Amino acid sequence: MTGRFEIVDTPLAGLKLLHRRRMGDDRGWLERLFCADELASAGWVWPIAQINRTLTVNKGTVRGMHFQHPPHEEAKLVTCLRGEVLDVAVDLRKNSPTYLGWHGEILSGKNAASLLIPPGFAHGFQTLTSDVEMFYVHSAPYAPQAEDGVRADDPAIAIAWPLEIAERSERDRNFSLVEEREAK
Ligand SMILES: Cc1cn([C@H]2C[C@H](O)[C@@H](COP(=O)(O)OP(=O)(O)O[C@H]3O[C@H](C)C(=O)[C@H](O)[C@H]3O)O2)c(=O)[nH]c1=O
Repeated sequence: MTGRFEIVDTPLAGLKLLHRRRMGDDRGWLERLFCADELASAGWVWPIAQINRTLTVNKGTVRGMHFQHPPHEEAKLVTCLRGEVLDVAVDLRKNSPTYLGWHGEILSGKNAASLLIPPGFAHGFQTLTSDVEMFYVHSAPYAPQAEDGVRADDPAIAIAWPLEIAERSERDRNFSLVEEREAK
């Protein structure tokens, strides 16, 4: 690992796991959460459009699985600042050999890992602790009119959440199933 990130492929093409190298000394450490030069080799070729932070209070909560339709599709760099989550990306690229495949990684305030999610994926996570803070770098602005999602409990995707889904937003509970969409 030469730079500040070790970039690791996942079974879903384009989805990358990043390990951040912390520069430590007696006071503590400094880590780089984003680096345009280094992350270009991980496929981040966009400007940063927005940065979001979320607090999720209860363990077992699921946020997701969200995406924005073209032309507002976005890449996301997702980092956990506090607590621990299973962070999941779902391949929604119709022509992908891993279409509807999912991949999850444990992100935590301690493990210096981030997930780089290219356009074409839905994203979500389940909190594995209480008081989870997540930090998102977005390559495109929030476009509510283009927002959509797939159900975190869709049997066609079959995400193996570690815990029972304890809490979801009304919107997340009511996304249509892939089967329903594809029947239209
Ligand atoms: C996504 C977003 C939302 N908002 C507003 C809209 C609502 O008033 C409020 C909460 O939005 P929402 O319930 O969509 O938040 P999440 O459920 O955490 O959505 C996020 O969670 C999943 C895991 C993601 O990957 C996306 O980053 C994002 O969709 O923030 C904004 O102002 N800007 C934004 O970029």
